[in-house]
Amino acid sequence: MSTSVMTPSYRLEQRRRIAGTFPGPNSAALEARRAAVVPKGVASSVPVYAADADGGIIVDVDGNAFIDLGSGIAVTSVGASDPAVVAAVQEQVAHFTHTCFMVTPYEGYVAVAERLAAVTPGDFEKRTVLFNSGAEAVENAVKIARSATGRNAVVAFDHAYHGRTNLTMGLTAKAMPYKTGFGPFAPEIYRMPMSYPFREENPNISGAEAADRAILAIEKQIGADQLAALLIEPIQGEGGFIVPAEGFLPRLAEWAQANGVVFIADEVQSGFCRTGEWFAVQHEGVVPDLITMAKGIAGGMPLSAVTGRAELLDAVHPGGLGGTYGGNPVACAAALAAMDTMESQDLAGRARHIEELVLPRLRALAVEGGGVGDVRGRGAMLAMEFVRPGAKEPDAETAKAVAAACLREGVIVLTCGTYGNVIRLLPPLTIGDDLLLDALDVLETAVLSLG
Ligand SMILES: Cc1ncc(COP(=O)(O)O)c(CNCCCC(=O)O)c1O
Repeated sequence: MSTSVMTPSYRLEQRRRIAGTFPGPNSAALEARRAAVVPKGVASSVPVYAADADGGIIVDVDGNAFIDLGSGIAVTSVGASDPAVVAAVQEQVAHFTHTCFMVTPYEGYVAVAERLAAVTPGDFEKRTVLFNSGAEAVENAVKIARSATGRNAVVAFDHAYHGRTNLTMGLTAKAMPYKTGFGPFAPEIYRMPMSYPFREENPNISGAEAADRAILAIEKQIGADQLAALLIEPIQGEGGFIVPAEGFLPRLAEWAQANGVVFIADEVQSGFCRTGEWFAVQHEGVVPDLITMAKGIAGGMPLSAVTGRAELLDAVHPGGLGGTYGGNPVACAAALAAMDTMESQDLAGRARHIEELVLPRLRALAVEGGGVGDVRGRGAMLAMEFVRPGAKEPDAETAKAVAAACLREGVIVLTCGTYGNVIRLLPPLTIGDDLLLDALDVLETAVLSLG
């Protein structure tokens, strides 16, 4: 039983408030301005514009207050204006915004690398390189693995999501909206079967057996001696919050190590206390060779990282890793403060507390023959998969209708999944219990009336 019950003080009132209909006039005016200058390819799921945010609340430009169960897609785990992060950013930005670490380096980058060496799993010598986005971290983790092994092939999994750059689109499984029309994609990427317990043909297949299924395919389609890296999300995010069967990840990691294949855990969405541990791989004691991180790392400031075995990262020739903004000093200051908050407020324990509060109530909605086919997740990374009642046929329409009903009541929830039929919950880990339970009441009402 976690002891981490959130009772902090907040800058904004922690209460949802919808003043009439939305979007209000100020959001409508901004939407008109946006239409004249921002392409439709950039989509937004909430039809209002943010004016302020704190704790579990986002206030729009017309004064409506929404409960945020999305955290800007698993980013603002410490809240969108954590006082420690705000103070650190203000202090740093008043001195310098940028010098480029490849030109004139600065302590913040080194301090973040020291911190990540300490908080990531693995009691070996580590190195860290910093970037700006999750996709950039994944791109570079693959570069490092290829440089260190001299091999080219990379394995990714069904339902995977790794980014929107050319290589990471190739690593991502879902075509629309991420890949359609943007090819050709990079070569030497191979897709393997995932452990997806809810959708396995054989419901009794163990995690180790599912891993052996992928390993056999790797050995027949690629050859272990050709494989530079095996890349996997410990809990798949955009693909549908898929928690692999127990034993799947350890078996893959064991095989990778035995065959000189770099095991890369993509913890961009599952990292930084989100699942009840600092990193999701820790639930099964898996120690990756490389970990890609972003989102929750810096309290909302753009920062990403690759941390891992020194011998792998040091295999890259001098000047082989970098980028103009990588490890921006303001983002580094934010990251150090955000990780302080994660430690001082025991946000991993908080995530476990959120799971204890929420998961039983979601499971109660998954009645036999109903529209909620599966409930899954860890910590504050929880999901419901919607299906046609009594079947497993994905029901994306109901998932979207539930999200829309929640929004009308002032609660922001996100959907995801290969089939678009998953409602995911990603509250800030600093959300108060009362606000979270209010949002859960709204979600339950929506599911019971629509599901
Ligand atoms: C596991 C995992 N790896 C990599 C990434 C990519 O991180 P970037 O910071 O969006 O590049 C993600 C980003 N997930 C949200 C994408 C939202 C969207 O673009 O529609 C992830 O979840």
